[in-house]
Amino acid sequence: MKQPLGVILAGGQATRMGGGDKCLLTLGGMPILKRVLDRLEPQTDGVILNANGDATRFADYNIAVVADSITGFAGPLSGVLAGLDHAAQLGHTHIITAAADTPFFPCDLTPQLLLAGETNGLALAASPSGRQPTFGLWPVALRDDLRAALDDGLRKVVMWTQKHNAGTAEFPDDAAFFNVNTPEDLQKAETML
Ligand SMILES: Nc1nc2c(ncn2[C@@H]2O[C@H](COP(=O)(O)OP(=O)(O)OP(=O)(O)O)[C@@H](O)[C@H]2O)c(=O)[nH]1
Repeated sequence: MKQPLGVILAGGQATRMGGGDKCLLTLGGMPILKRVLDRLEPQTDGVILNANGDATRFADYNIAVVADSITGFAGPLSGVLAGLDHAAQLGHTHIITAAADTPFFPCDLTPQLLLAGETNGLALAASPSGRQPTFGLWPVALRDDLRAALDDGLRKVVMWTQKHNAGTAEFPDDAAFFNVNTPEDLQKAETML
């Protein structure tokens, strides 16, 4: 059986950053996307990027880019679905997602999610402050259910994962999930390096 495909979620609108791609901002002299890619690649069997709009802006990264199929910015679940559809074409049974704006996520994300998802192949990461809905293990087998839920208007990640009894992978450190949403967050991330 193939190991999970890694899917970096970068399909949002970055309104709090003033638009554009948060992941192409530089942190410590390196684009955040490169940091996320370097962290996810050793943990997965290949990595793709979920992003919307013209994909040529990611040409330097030599990575397949998949856009949302649900129109109108339906939130991270829309990126999960795009990742699952691509994973199905490649013959993977699962994907692991990581948000493109979260440069310090755990290096043991995949093994902990696989452990937490042993029962039904679905798990979310969590830290002391709560669930981390963009860091998860997702089974390709549920993609039609997810598509139907999105078509019905569901947007909240946890509502869907709870319905399917997702496991939880507990991580001890909130800082690992620090995400860069605003210019101030970017400054803070510089101090965290
Ligand atoms: N594919 C996809 N991903 C999304 C969408 N909205 C948010 N995301 C992703 O979900 C994660 C968390 O997103 P947020 O920080 O809540 O939203 P954002 O668009 O990045 O930023 P804000 O507009 O400032 O809230 C990021 O990895 C986003 O790229 C969407 O409509 N489609």
